[in-house]
Amino acid sequence: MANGEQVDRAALNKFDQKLYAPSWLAERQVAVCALCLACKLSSKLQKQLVQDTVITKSDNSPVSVADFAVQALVIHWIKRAFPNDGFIAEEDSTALRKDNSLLQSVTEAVNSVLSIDDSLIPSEVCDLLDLGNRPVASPKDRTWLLDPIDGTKGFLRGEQFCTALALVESGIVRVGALGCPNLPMSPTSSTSTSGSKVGCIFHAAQNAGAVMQEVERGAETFPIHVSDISDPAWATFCESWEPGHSSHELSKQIAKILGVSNDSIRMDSQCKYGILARGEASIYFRFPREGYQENVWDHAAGSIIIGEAGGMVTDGTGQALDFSKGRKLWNRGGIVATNGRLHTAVINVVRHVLQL
Ligand SMILES: Nc1ncnc2c1ncn2[C@@H]1O[C@H](COP(=O)(O)O)[C@@H](OP(=O)(O)O)[C@H]1O
Ligand SMILES: [Mg+2]
Repeated sequence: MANGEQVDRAALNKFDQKLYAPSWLAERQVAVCALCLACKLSSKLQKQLVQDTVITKSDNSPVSVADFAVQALVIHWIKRAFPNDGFIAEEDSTALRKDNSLLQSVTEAVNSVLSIDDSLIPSEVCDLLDLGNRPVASPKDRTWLLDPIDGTKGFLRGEQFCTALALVESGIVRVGALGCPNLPMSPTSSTSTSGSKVGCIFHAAQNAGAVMQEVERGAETFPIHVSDISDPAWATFCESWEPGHSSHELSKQIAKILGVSNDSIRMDSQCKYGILARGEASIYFRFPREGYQENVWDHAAGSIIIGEAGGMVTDGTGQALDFSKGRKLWNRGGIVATNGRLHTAVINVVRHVLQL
């Protein structure tokens, strides 16, 4: 009986949390509006992309007009709605302040999706970019984590990329949204994809579930849920397109031990979290080379979307990810996301193979 009481109380607590938790409706709406504009801008720039607008950052990853323009645009949009909020974002204005022609291109790009009354001047673009320099989403703050173009390599190849946005409040991710302009609304493997609309936004808020919608303000939302597979043999896993970002060999080895026989889905960016959240894949493996430290903006939005769609995201040891410790994410043994049901089995194999 005592056990029964405990179970009831746990269920009641969960119910209470849902009933009294803030819905984050305004934040979610503003985030979706910002991502609709971001998708419009990034799609346009991907089509126009000229290789000579690509410069090299100190970490040697390619960065384009789109990275700067989308960051300035999204921060502008969020800041206007929530003036006291702070930001942790990937880019800053250093390169633009040294290159007037790049700054002009970025300013023109941002203004191309804003109304004339709302247009920005170059110095405002630089200032907006630099608002993204917060060192930590501390428990006292509300901080938006932003990756303007996640999957830059996919963007440059004309393939998948996304804009990722998450709100951390009191050290916890409360809202997450992924704008994926090139991802079809239907499963990418489905035979009906040809007729499917391309471009989707995934979004979620704590205790409010996860949804997917077309890239359009006020579009109908469809609740999404992870797959209900409980036997790894039936699972499909996804991983980075780039073997330099996540070891394909290691995922293959782990998948083999788990008995997974389906081919992996290789895809750039946090779109992978989107396809896992809607049940198209059941496992996401990320095993970077030793010493690589992940960025908080590369996983925060995806994590809440997976959690709210019924799945789980942890590091390779099964530890929850903590987005409140700085711009870098502390983790051991890479990052593993699953539909939840498979998590323990997958983590056991990862720990065994990596000797964690
Ligand atoms: N050597 C490396 N190992 C793992 N991840 C890396 C990496 N170099 C860059 N990345 C990260 O991988 C992200 C892309 O992930 P994916 O391979 O899943 O598309 C990049 O995001 P950006 O494209 O925003 O820079 C970057 O943060
Ligand atoms: Mg990224």
